[in-house]
Amino acid sequence: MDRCECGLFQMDQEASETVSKSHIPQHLIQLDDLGNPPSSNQSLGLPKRSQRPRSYSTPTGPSSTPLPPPPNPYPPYPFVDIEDNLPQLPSRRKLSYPLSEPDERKKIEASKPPVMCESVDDGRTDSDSDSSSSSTVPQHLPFRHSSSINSTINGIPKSRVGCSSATGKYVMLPLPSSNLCDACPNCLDVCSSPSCPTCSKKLHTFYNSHPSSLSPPPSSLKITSNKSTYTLCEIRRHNHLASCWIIIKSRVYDVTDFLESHPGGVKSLLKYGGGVKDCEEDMMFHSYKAREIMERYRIGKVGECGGGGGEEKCCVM
Ligand code: HEM
Repeated sequence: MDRCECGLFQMDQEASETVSKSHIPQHLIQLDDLGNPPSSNQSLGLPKRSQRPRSYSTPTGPSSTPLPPPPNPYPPYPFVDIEDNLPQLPSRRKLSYPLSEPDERKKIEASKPPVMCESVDDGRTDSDSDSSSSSTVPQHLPFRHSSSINSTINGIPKSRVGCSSATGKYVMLPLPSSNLCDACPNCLDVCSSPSCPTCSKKLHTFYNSHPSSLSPPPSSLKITSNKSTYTLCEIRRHNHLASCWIIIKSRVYDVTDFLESHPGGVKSLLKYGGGVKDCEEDMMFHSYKAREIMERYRIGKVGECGGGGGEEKCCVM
């Protein structure tokens, strides 16, 4: 390897012989009368591109040093990626329609007595809150434990496992803050603490004025009713394996029981759990049969929060 006279290029013997006679180093380039550099390689006396030996090495020096990646302007996603810990979940299933017909399903639901909740698994460990087992939520209100609520995957409660809509990976949902009530005061959203006095009072007031709302919907993590309108603040809490609600065309679907039967996989539903996006577009490519199945899971529609203000008036979303 010879170093070029200008010091910028290194070239092998053959190349240097080809070029050295005609090559004019960069610092000696003659400008024309107008002060412009010669326009082509030919005018510099360099061989045509196709004739140039392939063994030119690339320029070396400070300009070719790779720049460090720019700093990430966004704070880290609050969820913890637990993808590797959850091997048992089916990523995709053979297309089958394992569900019972709607009437049959209703019969099964009706045959189950409403369960009075003693303790609701809100995903916290004992050390987070001692009060979670002594619920002060009105005991006359109907609760229903979905069969999956207390179950775990690799020791992780299903109510802690969600899916990041950004990466499509299973994530560990953040623990709710133990003392603070984060419920939206403008709607029927309740916080994840079953002993929260503010939320208990709110629910009391609601159920006293809406006695017809006392029978529970198909599956839910916490106190819910058969009321048909849910605000985004309420829906956002149903974003995990133990309770997954999605929004399609401003209607709310509780797909918890369908998650593991979904031919498109658990994740494709779970990542839209909590109503992070209206899935209307995603339903377009589904068959008529799929849309029929979908209707079995409808529990209501999206309502406005905060007395008619919609999403933008909601203090939480
Ligand atoms: C309640 C809502 C839903 C139901 C009942 C449902 C049901 C089904 C069914 C039955 C299939 C098999 C193909 C077909 O018959 O069209 C399917 C496929 C699929 N679904 Fe869903 N789906 C729902 C929501 C969603 C959503 C929100 C997504 C979001 C991305 C999604 C993603 C997929 C994908 C990717 C497939 C393709 C699987 C394949 O072709 O191999 N589904 N779904």
